[in-house]
Amino acid sequence: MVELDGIIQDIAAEMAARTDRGQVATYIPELARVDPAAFGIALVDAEGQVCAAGDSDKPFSIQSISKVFTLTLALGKIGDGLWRRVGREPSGNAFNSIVQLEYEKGIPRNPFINAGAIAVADTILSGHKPNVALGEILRFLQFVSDDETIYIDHAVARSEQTTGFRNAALANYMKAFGILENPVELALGVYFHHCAIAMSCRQLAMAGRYLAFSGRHPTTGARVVSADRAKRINALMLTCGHYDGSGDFAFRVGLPGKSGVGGGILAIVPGKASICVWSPGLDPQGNSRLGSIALELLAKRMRWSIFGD
Ligand SMILES: NC(=O)CC[C@H](N)C(=O)O
Repeated sequence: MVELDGIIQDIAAEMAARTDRGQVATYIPELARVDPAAFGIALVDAEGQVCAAGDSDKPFSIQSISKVFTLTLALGKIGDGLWRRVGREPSGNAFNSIVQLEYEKGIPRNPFINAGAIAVADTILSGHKPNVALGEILRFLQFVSDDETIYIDHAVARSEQTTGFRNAALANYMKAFGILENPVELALGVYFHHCAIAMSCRQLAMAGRYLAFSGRHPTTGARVVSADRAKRINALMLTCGHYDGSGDFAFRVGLPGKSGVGGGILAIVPGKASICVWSPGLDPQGNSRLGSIALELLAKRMRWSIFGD
Protein backbone atom coordinates (compact mmCIF):
# COMPACT_ATOMS: atom_id res chain seq x y z
CA MET A 1 0.00 0.00 0.00
CA VAL A 2 2.89 2.37 0.72
CA GLU A 3 4.25 1.76 -2.78
CA LEU A 4 0.79 2.19 -4.31
CA ASP A 5 0.24 5.42 -2.40
CA GLY A 6 3.52 6.75 -3.80
CA ILE A 7 2.51 5.81 -7.35
CA ILE A 8 -0.88 7.54 -6.97
CA GLN A 9 0.78 10.71 -5.63
CA ASP A 10 3.31 10.67 -8.51
CA ILE A 11 0.59 10.27 -11.12
CA ALA A 12 -1.48 13.11 -9.61
CA ALA A 13 1.59 15.40 -9.62
CA GLU A 14 2.37 14.44 -13.22
CA MET A 15 -1.22 15.13 -14.31
CA ALA A 16 -1.32 18.49 -12.49
CA ALA A 17 1.63 19.63 -14.59
CA ARG A 18 0.16 18.68 -17.98
CA THR A 19 -1.31 21.28 -20.27
CA ASP A 20 -2.93 18.96 -22.85
CA ARG A 21 -6.10 18.53 -20.82
CA GLY A 22 -8.74 18.14 -23.59
CA GLN A 23 -12.01 20.11 -23.77
CA VAL A 24 -14.60 20.38 -21.02
CA ALA A 25 -18.11 19.35 -22.24
CA THR A 26 -20.16 22.42 -23.13
CA TYR A 27 -23.28 20.87 -24.69
CA ILE A 28 -24.72 20.61 -21.17
CA PRO A 29 -24.30 24.31 -20.21
CA GLU A 30 -23.91 23.62 -16.49
CA LEU A 31 -20.91 21.33 -17.12
CA ALA A 32 -19.05 24.11 -18.97
CA ARG A 33 -18.58 25.88 -15.62
CA VAL A 34 -16.30 23.19 -14.19
CA ASP A 35 -12.61 24.04 -13.58
CA PRO A 36 -10.59 22.26 -16.32
CA ALA A 37 -7.52 22.18 -14.03
CA ALA A 38 -9.18 19.79 -11.53
CA PHE A 39 -7.70 16.30 -11.17
CA GLY A 40 -8.58 13.64 -8.63
CA ILE A 41 -7.87 9.96 -8.15
CA ALA A 42 -8.98 7.44 -5.50
CA LEU A 43 -8.61 3.69 -5.16
CA VAL A 44 -9.99 1.11 -2.74
CA ASP A 45 -8.23 -2.25 -2.32
CA ALA A 46 -9.42 -5.65 -1.08
CA GLU A 47 -8.69 -4.71 2.55
CA GLY A 48 -10.88 -1.61 2.20
CA GLN A 49 -7.88 0.71 2.32
CA VAL A 50 -8.21 3.92 0.31
CA CYS A 51 -5.37 5.71 -1.54
CA ALA A 52 -6.27 9.13 -2.88
CA ALA A 53 -4.64 12.23 -4.36
CA GLY A 54 -5.59 15.60 -5.84
CA ASP A 55 -9.25 16.67 -5.84
CA SER A 56 -10.39 13.22 -4.72
CA ASP A 57 -13.08 14.52 -2.35
CA LYS A 58 -14.62 17.10 -4.68
CA PRO A 59 -18.05 16.03 -6.04
CA PHE A 60 -18.40 16.17 -9.83
CA SER A 61 -21.19 15.23 -12.23
CA ILE A 62 -20.96 11.46 -12.65
CA GLN A 63 -23.01 11.53 -15.89
CA SER A 64 -22.68 8.21 -17.75
CA ILE A 65 -20.85 6.46 -14.91
CA SER A 66 -24.35 6.28 -13.37
CA LYS A 67 -25.26 3.84 -16.17
CA VAL A 68 -23.24 1.07 -14.48
CA PHE A 69 -25.46 1.36 -11.41
CA THR A 70 -28.77 1.69 -13.29
CA LEU A 71 -27.81 -1.39 -15.31
CA THR A 72 -27.20 -3.25 -12.03
CA LEU A 73 -30.64 -2.20 -10.75
CA ALA A 74 -32.48 -3.06 -13.98
CA LEU A 75 -30.86 -6.52 -14.07
CA GLY A 76 -31.89 -6.96 -10.44
CA LYS A 77 -35.46 -6.03 -11.36
CA ILE A 78 -36.07 -8.03 -14.56
CA GLY A 79 -32.95 -10.21 -14.91
CA ASP A 80 -31.97 -11.46 -18.36
CA GLY A 81 -35.29 -10.19 -19.78
CA LEU A 82 -33.44 -6.86 -20.09
CA TRP A 83 -31.53 -8.28 -23.07
CA ARG A 84 -34.74 -8.36 -25.10
CA ARG A 85 -34.79 -4.54 -24.93
CA VAL A 86 -31.07 -3.69 -25.00
CA GLY A 87 -28.15 -5.35 -26.79
CA ARG A 88 -24.68 -6.29 -25.53
CA GLU A 89 -22.46 -5.29 -28.43
CA PRO A 90 -20.11 -2.33 -28.77
CA SER A 91 -21.67 0.32 -31.02
CA GLY A 92 -18.55 1.79 -32.64
CA ASN A 93 -20.55 5.03 -32.73
CA ALA A 94 -20.73 8.17 -30.61
CA PHE A 95 -22.58 7.87 -27.29
CA ASN A 96 -25.50 9.97 -28.55
CA SER A 97 -25.73 8.55 -32.09
CA ILE A 98 -29.11 7.63 -33.57
CA VAL A 99 -27.99 5.83 -36.76
CA GLN A 100 -28.10 2.20 -35.59
CA LEU A 101 -31.53 2.54 -33.98
CA GLU A 102 -33.33 2.56 -37.32
CA TYR A 103 -31.55 -0.51 -38.72
CA GLU A 104 -31.93 -2.40 -35.45
CA LYS A 105 -35.64 -1.75 -34.86
CA GLY A 106 -35.22 0.64 -31.97
CA ILE A 107 -33.15 -1.79 -29.86
CA PRO A 108 -30.04 0.04 -28.60
CA ARG A 109 -26.70 -1.72 -29.07
CA ASN A 110 -25.75 -1.70 -25.38
CA PRO A 111 -26.82 -0.26 -22.00
CA PHE A 112 -24.07 2.39 -21.91
CA ILE A 113 -24.82 4.44 -25.03
CA ASN A 114 -27.48 7.06 -24.32
CA ALA A 115 -30.31 5.16 -26.07
CA GLY A 116 -29.51 2.01 -24.08
CA ALA A 117 -29.34 3.88 -20.79
CA ILE A 118 -32.70 5.57 -21.49
CA ALA A 119 -34.22 2.10 -22.06
CA VAL A 120 -32.64 0.95 -18.78
CA ALA A 121 -34.05 4.03 -16.95
CA ASP A 122 -37.47 3.20 -18.43
CA THR A 123 -37.16 -0.36 -17.06
CA ILE A 124 -36.43 0.94 -13.55
CA LEU A 125 -39.33 3.41 -13.86
CA SER A 126 -42.00 0.86 -14.81
CA GLY A 127 -44.53 0.41 -12.00
CA HIS A 128 -43.26 3.47 -10.09
CA LYS A 129 -43.51 7.23 -10.07
CA PRO A 130 -40.35 8.97 -11.38
CA ASN A 131 -39.34 10.28 -7.94
CA VAL A 132 -39.64 6.79 -6.44
CA ALA A 133 -37.47 5.33 -9.23
CA LEU A 134 -34.92 8.11 -8.71
CA GLY A 135 -34.98 7.57 -4.96
CA GLU A 136 -34.18 3.92 -5.57
CA ILE A 137 -31.20 4.79 -7.78
CA LEU A 138 -29.87 7.36 -5.30
CA ARG A 139 -30.29 5.02 -2.32
CA PHE A 140 -28.49 2.24 -4.19
CA LEU A 141 -25.51 4.55 -4.78
CA GLN A 142 -25.55 5.62 -1.13
CA PHE A 143 -25.63 1.96 -0.07
CA VAL A 144 -22.78 0.74 -2.31
CA SER A 145 -20.57 3.68 -1.41
CA ASP A 146 -21.49 3.66 2.32
CA ASP A 147 -22.24 7.36 2.12
CA GLU A 148 -25.61 8.99 2.65
CA THR A 149 -24.45 12.45 1.58
CA ILE A 150 -24.56 11.62 -2.17
CA TYR A 151 -27.06 13.88 -3.97
CA ILE A 152 -28.62 14.81 -7.30
CA ASP A 153 -27.39 18.18 -8.62
CA HIS A 154 -30.69 19.65 -9.78
CA ALA A 155 -29.03 22.54 -11.64
CA VAL A 156 -27.23 20.00 -13.87
CA ALA A 157 -30.44 17.98 -14.37
CA ARG A 158 -32.37 21.12 -15.37
CA SER A 159 -29.57 22.22 -17.66
CA GLU A 160 -29.69 18.92 -19.52
CA GLN A 161 -33.48 18.71 -19.51
CA THR A 162 -33.74 22.05 -21.33
CA THR A 163 -31.03 21.24 -23.92
CA GLY A 164 -31.24 17.45 -24.31
CA PHE A 165 -32.89 17.43 -27.74
CA ARG A 166 -30.81 14.53 -29.02
CA ASN A 167 -31.77 12.36 -26.07
CA ALA A 168 -35.42 13.32 -26.64
CA ALA A 169 -35.01 12.21 -30.27
CA LEU A 170 -33.51 8.87 -29.18
CA ALA A 171 -36.29 8.28 -26.65
CA ASN A 172 -39.06 9.15 -29.12
CA TYR A 173 -37.49 6.89 -31.72
CA MET A 174 -37.42 3.97 -29.29
CA LYS A 175 -40.97 4.72 -28.18
CA ALA A 176 -42.09 4.46 -31.83
CA PHE A 177 -40.67 0.90 -31.88
CA GLY A 178 -42.39 0.02 -28.60
CA ILE A 179 -39.11 -0.30 -26.69
CA LEU A 180 -40.07 2.22 -23.96
CA GLU A 181 -42.97 1.28 -21.68
CA ASN A 182 -43.49 4.66 -20.03
CA PRO A 183 -44.19 8.17 -21.36
CA VAL A 184 -41.06 9.53 -23.05
CA GLU A 185 -40.84 12.64 -20.79
CA LEU A 186 -40.91 10.49 -17.65
CA ALA A 187 -38.20 8.05 -18.84
CA LEU A 188 -36.06 11.03 -19.90
CA GLY A 189 -36.63 12.73 -16.57
CA VAL A 190 -35.27 9.70 -14.69
CA TYR A 191 -32.32 9.49 -17.11
CA PHE A 192 -31.35 13.18 -16.86
CA HIS A 193 -31.57 13.11 -13.07
CA HIS A 194 -29.45 9.99 -12.57
CA CYS A 195 -26.81 11.44 -14.92
CA ALA A 196 -26.84 14.57 -12.71
CA ILE A 197 -25.85 12.71 -9.52
CA ALA A 198 -22.75 14.33 -7.99
CA MET A 199 -20.03 12.17 -6.40
CA SER A 200 -16.33 12.43 -5.58
CA CYS A 201 -13.61 10.04 -6.77
CA ARG A 202 -13.50 8.53 -3.30
CA GLN A 203 -17.27 7.90 -3.26
CA LEU A 204 -17.22 6.36 -6.75
CA ALA A 205 -14.24 4.13 -5.97
CA MET A 206 -16.17 2.88 -2.92
CA ALA A 207 -19.31 2.39 -5.03
CA GLY A 208 -17.40 0.20 -7.53
CA ARG A 209 -16.18 -2.29 -4.91
CA TYR A 210 -18.89 -4.87 -5.63
CA LEU A 211 -17.66 -5.06 -9.24
CA ALA A 212 -14.03 -5.57 -8.18
CA PHE A 213 -14.76 -8.16 -5.51
CA SER A 214 -17.14 -10.71 -7.07
CA GLY A 215 -20.37 -8.91 -6.21
CA ARG A 216 -19.57 -8.39 -2.50
CA HIS A 217 -18.35 -5.57 -0.33
CA PRO A 218 -14.82 -6.79 0.42
CA THR A 219 -14.69 -5.87 4.09
CA THR A 220 -18.20 -6.70 5.34
CA GLY A 221 -18.85 -9.54 2.87
CA ALA A 222 -22.31 -8.05 2.15
CA ARG A 223 -23.57 -9.30 -1.19
CA VAL A 224 -24.74 -6.72 -3.73
CA VAL A 225 -25.04 -8.93 -6.83
CA SER A 226 -23.98 -12.48 -7.74
CA ALA A 227 -20.36 -13.04 -8.79
CA ASP A 228 -21.63 -13.96 -12.22
CA ARG A 229 -23.48 -10.68 -12.62
CA ALA A 230 -20.51 -8.62 -11.45
CA LYS A 231 -18.32 -10.40 -13.99
CA ARG A 232 -20.75 -9.66 -16.81
CA ILE A 233 -21.14 -5.98 -15.92
CA ASN A 234 -17.34 -5.76 -16.01
CA ALA A 235 -17.37 -7.41 -19.46
CA LEU A 236 -19.80 -4.77 -20.73
CA MET A 237 -17.68 -1.99 -19.22
CA LEU A 238 -14.63 -3.35 -21.04
CA THR A 239 -16.35 -3.68 -24.43
CA CYS A 240 -18.76 -0.71 -24.33
CA GLY A 241 -17.82 1.57 -21.40
CA HIS A 242 -15.98 4.18 -23.50
CA TYR A 243 -18.30 4.17 -26.56
CA ASP A 244 -16.31 4.42 -29.79
CA GLY A 245 -13.16 4.76 -27.64
CA SER A 246 -13.67 1.37 -25.92
CA GLY A 247 -11.16 -0.48 -28.08
CA ASP A 248 -8.48 2.12 -27.47
CA PHE A 249 -9.13 2.11 -23.70
CA ALA A 250 -8.82 -1.71 -23.61
CA PHE A 251 -5.64 -1.47 -25.68
CA ARG A 252 -3.99 1.20 -23.53
CA VAL A 253 -5.35 0.47 -20.04
CA GLY A 254 -6.66 -3.11 -20.21
CA LEU A 255 -9.32 -2.74 -17.51
CA PRO A 256 -13.14 -2.60 -17.46
CA GLY A 257 -13.99 1.10 -17.28
CA LYS A 258 -16.92 3.47 -17.54
CA SER A 259 -16.52 7.12 -18.47
CA GLY A 260 -18.84 10.10 -18.14
CA VAL A 261 -18.82 13.51 -19.86
CA GLY A 262 -18.28 15.09 -16.44
CA GLY A 263 -14.70 13.79 -16.84
CA GLY A 264 -14.86 10.84 -14.44
CA ILE A 265 -13.83 7.25 -15.15
CA LEU A 266 -14.60 4.27 -12.90
CA ALA A 267 -12.12 1.43 -13.55
CA ILE A 268 -12.20 -2.06 -12.07
CA VAL A 269 -9.23 -4.32 -11.37
CA PRO A 270 -10.98 -7.64 -10.72
CA GLY A 271 -10.00 -9.06 -7.32
CA LYS A 272 -7.67 -6.15 -6.60
CA ALA A 273 -9.13 -2.65 -6.67
CA SER A 274 -11.87 -0.20 -7.60
CA ILE A 275 -10.49 3.08 -8.97
CA CYS A 276 -11.99 6.43 -9.90
CA VAL A 277 -10.18 9.25 -11.70
CA TRP A 278 -11.53 12.66 -12.60
CA SER A 279 -10.26 15.32 -14.99
CA PRO A 280 -12.97 17.35 -16.76
CA GLY A 281 -11.23 17.83 -20.14
CA LEU A 282 -12.43 15.28 -22.71
CA ASP A 283 -11.03 13.68 -25.86
CA PRO A 284 -13.04 13.76 -29.12
CA GLN A 285 -14.96 10.60 -28.07
CA GLY A 286 -16.15 12.32 -24.87
CA ASN A 287 -13.87 10.39 -22.50
CA SER A 288 -11.61 12.08 -19.92
CA ARG A 289 -8.28 12.72 -21.60
CA LEU A 290 -6.03 12.85 -18.55
CA GLY A 291 -8.21 10.32 -16.73
CA SER A 292 -7.39 7.63 -19.26
CA ILE A 293 -3.71 8.64 -19.35
CA ALA A 294 -3.56 8.40 -15.54
CA LEU A 295 -5.19 4.94 -15.63
CA GLU A 296 -2.80 3.82 -18.36
CA LEU A 297 0.17 4.83 -16.16
CA LEU A 298 -1.29 3.20 -13.06
CA ALA A 299 -2.21 -0.08 -14.80
CA LYS A 300 1.25 -0.26 -16.31
CA ARG A 301 3.14 0.43 -13.08
CA MET A 302 0.98 -2.03 -11.08
CA ARG A 303 0.86 -4.63 -13.92
CA TRP A 304 -2.90 -4.57 -13.60
CA SER A 305 -4.04 -5.06 -17.21
CA ILE A 306 -6.43 -8.03 -17.29
CA PHE A 307 -4.62 -9.16 -20.43
CA GLY A 308 -1.37 -10.00 -18.59
CA ASP A 309 1.69 -8.14 -17.40
N1 LIG B 1 -21.33 10.25 -22.10
C1 LIG B 1 -22.06 10.80 -21.17
O1 LIG B 1 -21.69 10.94 -20.03
C2 LIG B 1 -23.40 11.32 -21.67
C3 LIG B 1 -24.40 11.56 -20.57
C4 LIG B 1 -25.21 12.80 -20.77
N2 LIG B 1 -26.13 12.92 -19.67
C5 LIG B 1 -25.96 12.77 -22.08
O2 LIG B 1 -27.01 12.26 -22.11
O3 LIG B 1 -25.52 13.27 -23.09
